[in-house]
Amino acid sequence: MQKLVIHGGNPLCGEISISGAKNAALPALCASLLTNDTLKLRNIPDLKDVTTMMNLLKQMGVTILTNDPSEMELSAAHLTNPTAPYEMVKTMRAAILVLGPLLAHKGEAIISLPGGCAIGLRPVDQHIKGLQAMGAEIKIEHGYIHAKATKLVGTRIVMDIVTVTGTENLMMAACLASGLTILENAAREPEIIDLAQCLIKMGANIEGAGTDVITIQGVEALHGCMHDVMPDRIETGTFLTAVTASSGEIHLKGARADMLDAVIDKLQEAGAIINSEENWIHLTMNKPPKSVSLRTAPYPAFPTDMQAQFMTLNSVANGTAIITETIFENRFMHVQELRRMNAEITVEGNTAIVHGIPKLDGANVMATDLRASASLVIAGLVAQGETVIDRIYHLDRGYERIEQKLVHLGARIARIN
Ligand SMILES: CC(=O)N[C@H]1[C@@H](OP(=O)(O)OP(=O)(O)OC[C@H]2O[C@@H](n3ccc(=O)[nH]c3=O)[C@H](O)[C@@H]2O)O[C@H](CO)[C@@H](O)[C@@H]1O
Ligand SMILES: C=C(OP(=O)(O)O)C(=O)O
Repeated sequence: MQKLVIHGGNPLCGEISISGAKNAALPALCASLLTNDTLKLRNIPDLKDVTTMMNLLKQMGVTILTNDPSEMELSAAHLTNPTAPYEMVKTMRAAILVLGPLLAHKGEAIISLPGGCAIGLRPVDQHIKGLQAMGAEIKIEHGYIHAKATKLVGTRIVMDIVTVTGTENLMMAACLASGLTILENAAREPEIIDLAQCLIKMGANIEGAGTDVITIQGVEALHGCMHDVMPDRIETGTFLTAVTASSGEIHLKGARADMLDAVIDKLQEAGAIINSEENWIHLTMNKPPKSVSLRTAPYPAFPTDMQAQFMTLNSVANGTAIITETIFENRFMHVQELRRMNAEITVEGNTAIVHGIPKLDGANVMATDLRASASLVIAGLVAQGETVIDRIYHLDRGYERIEQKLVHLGARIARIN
């Protein structure tokens, strides 16, 4: 199993490019299932989850041409097998996103209940409830969702909970349903807008993406298009947080500040100087960080996918921070690993209290999920001495060439077998 070895203490300085967003690329890949034409996608990040999704689509019969890892042409014209087997979806939550498109376009889907980061129970009841409201017959047997529908029918769906992939799945399914679908209490994440833009280029009739009411007037068929996947706001936030914690200066090309307001506000509160324009962000940090309290919530509030990285920032900040996680019930697994590095964190229910200390101590730690891994990388970068991070396959699900990017910024980090 591969590990990362980090020698902490170097400030991070330099310029890197932000990759395409994992959480936008994965739904866009699934949108290929909605048409018999070719969907061309650009700015696809080279990540484990993308490879898993490509393999999943290929075994269904989707043909995928790739000249460059960041560009793909997908065609579902000869789909043979509307099944997502357990072995292929157990590591990836986004696999559930094949359900809506398969059902809407092919009338059938057999999908293993998905895995992904072990950060909570993560049921898919809202996806199922929405598709049932559109007329699908759905049974769950032996860990598989068996769904059938001759033709989905548009309807009004009020989601009980704000769900990102739930909104994406129902929005994709509704594109080919007959009549009007109204999704209420929809998620407002930028990745939903990105997917809607791709679907609209494919001929879908969607209004309101980015608000909590999305209306979709179904069409007979969708066609191919070319779509550029949006930049990864969580990768962007992770690098900005790493530099705020470790001092230095970073210029992020291809990054979008308008999608990161809540994170940028907190980094400024911690002491970072941040400038940005449409497609870059520049951050300078020349003093020890101040503690910043936060509460995660659906977009546009502070993202749960940045909570772990801010836990590390607060571990080395001046003062005490209170971090409340409201989205996932088990997303503090990085705390016990940060404590191995002497971080002073106590957890009470869904709240962590972090007393900042001047320096963490390098240690052997274990990555438990994707963003927990990122928090440990930042911890290693600011710690005294050597940190060895085990189980970094979690990191490879969501960060493209992370150690090359960090080495370019002056970090002492290497991957070992
Ligand atoms: C591939 C992808 O885009 N992953 C992101 C997506 O995950 P994902 O779409 O899985 O997260 P959701 O927005 O669905 O989950 C939000 C909350 O709703 C609950 N829930 C969700 C669906 C459902 O049917 N029933 C239910 O109870 C979940 O357990 C969780 O407590 O949004 C999360 C919240 O921003 C991010 O952390 C993930 O990075
Ligand atoms: C939780 C995440 O991923 P997933 O939903 O794919 O498990 C994440 O990207 O932080």
